[in-house]
Amino acid sequence: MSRSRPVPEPCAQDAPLLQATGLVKTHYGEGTPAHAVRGVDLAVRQGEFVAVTGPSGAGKSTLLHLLGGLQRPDSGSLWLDGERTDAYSEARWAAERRRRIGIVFQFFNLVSNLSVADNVELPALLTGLSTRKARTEREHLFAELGLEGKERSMPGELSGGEQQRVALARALVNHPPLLLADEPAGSLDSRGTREVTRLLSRFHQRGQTIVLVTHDARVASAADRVISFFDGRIADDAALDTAPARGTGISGVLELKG
Ligand SMILES: Nc1ncnc2c1ncn2[C@@H]1O[C@H](COP(=O)(O)OP(=O)(O)OP(=O)(O)O)[C@@H](O)[C@H]1O
Repeated sequence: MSRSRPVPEPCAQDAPLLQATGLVKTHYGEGTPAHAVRGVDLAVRQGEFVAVTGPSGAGKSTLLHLLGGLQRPDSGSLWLDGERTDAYSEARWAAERRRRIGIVFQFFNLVSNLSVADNVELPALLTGLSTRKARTEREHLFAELGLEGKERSMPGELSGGEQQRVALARALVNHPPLLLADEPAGSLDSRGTREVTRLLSRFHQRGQTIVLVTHDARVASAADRVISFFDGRIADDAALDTAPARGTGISGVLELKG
């Protein structure tokens, strides 16, 4: 039986940062259709750190792709900050992602023929920041993420952990309200996993809303809410009692416990 939280009707005032109702997505490949997401209701409030866990093939990545507009649902709706996204064009989604949704992937997805500094500054320039401001933003993030001195490196010259930190900087350079991460430590060793988990926790403590997909319990333990995903559905949705309520994430914890 599904134990997902009841999702209130979206309304513009006091709307969750992200809200999904009845999301369904089936992949039609060569063989049998894969019913990856079979009806998901979900609300994520500002400041929450949500980990989506579950077995391989459960549909976690598909769900994350739906939440970021990288894939379209077959049915169901998605609201960003109270605004319905159903009618967004691809161009509109791309613009919204640049401004409002940072995304980190398992394999970094950096542009291999651009320096790591350019990888991070490019999305800032695309939102209209001046060259100087984009550079300043990038410099702050590089200092924060321990990437100083790596500016001119090409992605392929960095370790996996360093590349993921660059990807994190790129995702955050426009200060998006929402950060989505798909197995951010999935291709990292233990040290890289600890590092990226610590950084995500740090950004969350400052109020960053995060939704990540992971099969790694070490990464999930940094979240203050864990959703167990099974066979395309939310099987469980719970605040972690052991996690201290941090930043604005406390609202999500109190909401569940109250
Ligand atoms: N582009 C695609 N075309 C066809 N089938 C797909 C596609 N993407 C995912 N699937 C299928 O949809 C189902 C859910 O896949 P998804 O990657 O969302 O699960 P997951 O829980 O993220 O798995 P993993 O942890 O292994 O990444 C699987 O059966 C998968 O094979």
